[in-house]
Amino acid sequence: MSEEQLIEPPASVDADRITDAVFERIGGHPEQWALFLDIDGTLLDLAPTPDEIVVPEALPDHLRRISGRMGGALALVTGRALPYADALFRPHHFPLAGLHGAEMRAADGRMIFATPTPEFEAIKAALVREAKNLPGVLIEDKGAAVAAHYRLAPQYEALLERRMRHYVQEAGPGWALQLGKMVFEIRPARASKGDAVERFMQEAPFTDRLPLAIGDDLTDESMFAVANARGGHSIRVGHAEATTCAQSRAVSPTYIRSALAMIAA
Ligand SMILES: O=P(O)(O)OC[C@H]1O[C@H](O[C@H]2O[C@H](CO)[C@@H](O)[C@H](O)[C@H]2O)[C@H](O)[C@@H](O)[C@@H]1O
Repeated sequence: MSEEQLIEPPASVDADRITDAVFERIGGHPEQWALFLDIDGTLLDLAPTPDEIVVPEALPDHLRRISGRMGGALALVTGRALPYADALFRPHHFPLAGLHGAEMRAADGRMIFATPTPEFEAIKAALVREAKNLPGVLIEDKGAAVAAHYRLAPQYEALLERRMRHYVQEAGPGWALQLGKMVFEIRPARASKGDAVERFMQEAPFTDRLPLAIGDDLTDESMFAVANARGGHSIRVGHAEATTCAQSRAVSPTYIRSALAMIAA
C-alpha cells in the first residue's frame, strides 16, 4: 500500500462535493432559490473577540450582486444586534434578522424590534460587574440580548455557564439561554433563527422559492430544519464532528466566500 493510500481523505470531501453541486444549482437558477446566511463563522472567519472580525473587501459587493441575481431573496440571519450586523456590509442593506431571530428588517424595510425590559437591564449590569472579576471574559451588550464570551478565558467556561443559567432563570420565562462558540448568551425566548426564516418565506421576494440556509453553529440548526422541511437545502460550515440536521457540510468560511464569489460573477 502506498503512503498516499494510507492517508484517509478528510471526512468533508464528499460533503463539499454535494455543497459544490448545490451552489452550482443556485448559480444556474437563482430565481428558484432564497438564501439565508449566518455571519460569524459562516461568511466571516471567527476572531478572538467580537469586534476583531474582518469583512473581506469584496464580500459586501458579492452579496449585493447575488441578491440582485436572486431578485432580492437573500437575507442575513445572525445572533448579532441588527445595527451592528447591518454596518458590516455597508453600503448595502439586506433583509436581516438579528438577535437569533428576535429582531428583523423585512425585505420591504419593515422593522421588528426587541426591547430590553428594566429587569433585563439590571441583569446585564450585574453580569458586567461580575465579569470584572473574570479577566478575559467579555460581555457583549446587544440591547435585548447579552453575550458572555470566554474565548480568551476558557478556564471560566463552567463557572460562566452556571452564572448564565442563574441569570436566565432570574430573567424569567421570556428569556432563553443560547449556547454558542465559546459564548453563553441570554436572548428573547420568543423567536429563533428558524422562525425568522419562516417569516421571511411568507413574504415577497422569498415566497415560493427553495430556501438554502448556511450556518456554523447550534443557533443555526433551527433554520436548517426549516430549509429542510420546505424542500430546500442546508449547509453546516466547520468541523464534521458537530451533530447537525444540515444536509451537507462545508469546511470553512473561506469555502463559502469563494462559492459566493463564483455565483456573484
Ligand atoms: O449567528 P452568528 O452571526 O454566527 O453570530 C453568533 C455570535 O457571533 C459572535 O460571536 C462569535 O464570533 C466572535 C467573532 O468571531 C467570536 O469572538 C466569538 O467567540 C463567537 O462566539 C457575536 O459576538 C455574538 O453576538 C453572536 O451571537
